[in-house]
Amino acid sequence: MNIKLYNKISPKGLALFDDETYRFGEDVVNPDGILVRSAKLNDMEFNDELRAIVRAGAGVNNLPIDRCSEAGIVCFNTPGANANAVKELVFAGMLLSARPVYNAMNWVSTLAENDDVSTIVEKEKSNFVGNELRGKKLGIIGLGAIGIKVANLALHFGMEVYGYDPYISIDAAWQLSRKVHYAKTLEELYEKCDYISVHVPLSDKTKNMINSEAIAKMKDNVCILNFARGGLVDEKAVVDAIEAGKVKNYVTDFPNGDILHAKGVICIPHLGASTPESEENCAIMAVDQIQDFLENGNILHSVNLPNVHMDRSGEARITIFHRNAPNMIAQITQTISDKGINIENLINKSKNDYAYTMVDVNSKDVDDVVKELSLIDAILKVVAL
Ligand SMILES: NC(=O)c1ccc[n+]([C@@H]2O[C@H](COP(=O)([O-])OP(=O)(O)OC[C@H]3O[C@@H](n4cnc5c(N)ncnc54)[C@H](O)[C@@H]3O)[C@@H](O)[C@H]2O)c1
Ligand SMILES: O=C(O)[C@H](O)COP(=O)(O)O
Repeated sequence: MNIKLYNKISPKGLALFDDETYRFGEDVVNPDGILVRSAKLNDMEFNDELRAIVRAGAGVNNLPIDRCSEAGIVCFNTPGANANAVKELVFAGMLLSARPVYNAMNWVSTLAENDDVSTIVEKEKSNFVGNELRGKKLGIIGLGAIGIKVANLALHFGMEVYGYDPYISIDAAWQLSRKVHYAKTLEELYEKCDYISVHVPLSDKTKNMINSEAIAKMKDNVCILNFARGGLVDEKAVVDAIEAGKVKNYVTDFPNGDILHAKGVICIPHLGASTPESEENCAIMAVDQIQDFLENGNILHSVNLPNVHMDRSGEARITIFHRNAPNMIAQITQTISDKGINIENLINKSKNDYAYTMVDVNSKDVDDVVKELSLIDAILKVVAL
């Protein structure tokens, strides 16, 4: 099988590919699977053989999910695999806003070796006084893998923490410290917090969620941190609010030419997940997921289909990506039994508009049945394994 790689995928993960079965690299053509990080695949044309795209990381706004679903391509990510790395950098960002470390370091680097450095430092350090995080209020929008870790760590810094997430999962809620205040509305969070950190995916619903209206509801001198996606923040509104003295700093992992040199904006070059530990975690999860899918059809952490796992039985497995429409299972089982093939085991699960069925059968001779299933309206891809 051919795996096409985009971006730097950790060799620790790639080493898990069985080299008798897989060929991988940036130059691979007609891939069965793609491994990608932040490369934008939104406008890419996909080959018919392509069955899976795995985003080694969290954000999937660089994938054309709807188009993939219609082509029967399963899209995955690796939830939580880089959350710790991002959490730690968020605190670096908060500290850079609280204490003028960056300017202070720049200043000290202007001193000459033959200066009386220690005397000058003691004389001038009062120019670089900052604040402590302890006792300040932190608001977190989005209590997923990263938001929860940021919330829990902030408590250890002695911060008072407010979290907002109307869609919080049960798993996530269990991991969140009971000391985190649960904000029922964004307004509550905006009114109270000195630091506001955004940890939601970028979508049509969340685009520009931090805009001039939101900023107007925030406390004066607030610091906004964005380690999620640039598009979540109306940058012009933030830059204007910094100029007007309303916002102290905008710390962002997503710089661009418009904000690079703007006053009060602290730019980090998208380093949230850039640690060997997180790159390895993401790559290992991604390779495990794609292998189990390509070889067994099992799905774990897909963004367009539900988790589906079935232990193998019978002689062959038929995997079917289809629309979530009535009468699908009846049509699938009828087509298989019309060929005199017995079904050993079957699983069917759906997610929103799409569904996935795996059928283990007692014959290896399934080419004809695969062809017939492919002709059924509402079936998007059929693969025998
Ligand atoms: N800077 C980086 O390098 C880096 C690394 C990883 C992730 N990210 C970004 O951070 C985002 C979050 O990552 P994660 O791993 O925590 O994802 P996650 O899926 O675990 O968590 C996202 C959370 O946001 C919540 N949410 C969705 N819409 C919301 C809304 N309108 N208001 C409030 N909450 C909402 C969801 O319920 C979920 O709990 C990713 O989508 C990605 O864009 C950036
Ligand atoms: O969504 C993510 O996982 C991050 O933005 C990390 O992106 P990267 O894999 O390109 O570092």
